[in-house]
Amino acid sequence: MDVKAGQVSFDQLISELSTRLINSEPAETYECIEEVIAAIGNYTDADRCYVFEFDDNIQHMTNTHEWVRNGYQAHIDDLQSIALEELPWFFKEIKAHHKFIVNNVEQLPAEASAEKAEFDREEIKSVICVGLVANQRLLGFVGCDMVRKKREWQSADIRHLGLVADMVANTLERQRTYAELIRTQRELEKANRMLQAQVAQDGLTGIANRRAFDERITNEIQRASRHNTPLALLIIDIDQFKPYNDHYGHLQGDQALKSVADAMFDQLQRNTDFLARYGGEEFVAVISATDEQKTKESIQRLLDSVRTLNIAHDESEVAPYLSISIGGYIHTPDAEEDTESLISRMISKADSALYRAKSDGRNRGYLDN
Ligand SMILES: Nc1nc2c(ncn2[C@@H]2O[C@H](COP(=O)(O)OP(=O)(O)OP(=O)(O)O)[C@@H](O)[C@H]2O)c(=O)[nH]1
Repeated sequence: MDVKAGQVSFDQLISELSTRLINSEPAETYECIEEVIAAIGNYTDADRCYVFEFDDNIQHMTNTHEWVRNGYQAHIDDLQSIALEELPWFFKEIKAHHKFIVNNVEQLPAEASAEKAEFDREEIKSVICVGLVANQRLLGFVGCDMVRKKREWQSADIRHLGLVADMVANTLERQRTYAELIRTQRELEKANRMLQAQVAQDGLTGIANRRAFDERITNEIQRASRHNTPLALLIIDIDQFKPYNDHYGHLQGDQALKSVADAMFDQLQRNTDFLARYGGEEFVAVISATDEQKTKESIQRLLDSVRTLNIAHDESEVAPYLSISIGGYIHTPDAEEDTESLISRMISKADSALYRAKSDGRNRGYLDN
C-alpha cells in the first residue's frame, strides 16, 4: 500500500470508528473504545495498544483498556493505579509534551531507569504514547508497544495515534459530563423528594398538613367509591385551648399541640388511617375501610390517648387535664358523587357533630351518618 492510499484508508477507519463512538450509548462506550484500540493495534501492526486514565491531579494512572496481539502477554491487571513516584520520568514527559516516543528502549537516558525496568518487565522494545486532552485537561493517554521488534516511529504513526487520542479524549469527556449530569440529576431528585415531604408536612407537629389532607381525602373517596366501602372523616379540636395558651403561654401551648398530635398519631397506625393538622388547634383524621362500630372505637381511642397524656389544664371548665372533642361523619361514596362537593359535605357534617360535642360539654366525640 503506498503512503497516500494508507492514509486514506486509515482516515476512513478513524471516521467509521468515530461515528460509532459518537452514536454509542454511555453504557456501550467502554466496549466501543476496546474496539477502537483493537482496530488501531491491528492497523498499525503494534503488539499492544491501550488507554490509560490519570486521576484528577495526575498523581496516578490506570490502564483502563488494552488490546494485545494474539500470543502476547496482557498487562492491564498489573497496571492499575501506578503512582507518579513509580515512573517519574514518564509522568514528567507526558505532562510536558503530551507525547512520549521511544524508538529503542535500550537508549533511554539514565534518569529513566524506573521506566527502563518497567519496559523490560513488559518486554517492550519501542513505545509511543499520545496524551488524551479535552478542554485543555490531560485525561490520560493512548499508546502502542512493540514487543516483537524495535520500531522507528514515523510522523504518520504519531498523526494516527493523535487522531485516535482526540477521539477517545472527547468520548471520555462526554462520559464524564454524562456521569456528572446523572449525579446532579440524582441530587436534584433527592432534594425534590425532601421538598415534597416538607410541602406535605406540618412544621410544628411533624404530621401531615392540610395540603396533604386534601390530596389524601380525594384519593380515599375515589378508592372507597370503587370498593363501595364506608369512609370516616373526623374533625378533632382541642378544648379550651385559648385559656390554656393564656395561662401557660404560647410556647407551652405549642408543646401541648405537639404532644396531642403525637399521641393521636400513635393511635392511628393502620395504613388505612390518616391524621393531619387542619389548622390552629384543629386536626382531621381519615379512616378508610371502616364501619360505624370501628369508627366509634377509633374515636374513643383518640379521646383516651389525649386523656392519658394528662397535660394539666387548671383553667379548663371541662376537666383538670387537656382534652379534645371530636365530630365525625361516616359515608359510603357513590361513583356518581362529585368528589369536591362530597369533601365539603363531609367536612360540614363532621363539623356540626363537633359543634354538638362541644355544646354537650366537650371531651367527647359524636358521629353522624
Ligand atoms: N400555642 C399555639 N396556639 C395556637 C396555635 N394555633 C392556634 N392556637 C390557639 O388556639 C386557640 C383556639 O381558641 P378558640 O378557637 O377560642 O377555642 P378554645 O379556646 O380551644 O375553645 P373551644 O374550642 O370552644 O373549646 C387560640 O387561642 C389560638 O391562638 C398554635 O400553633 N400554637
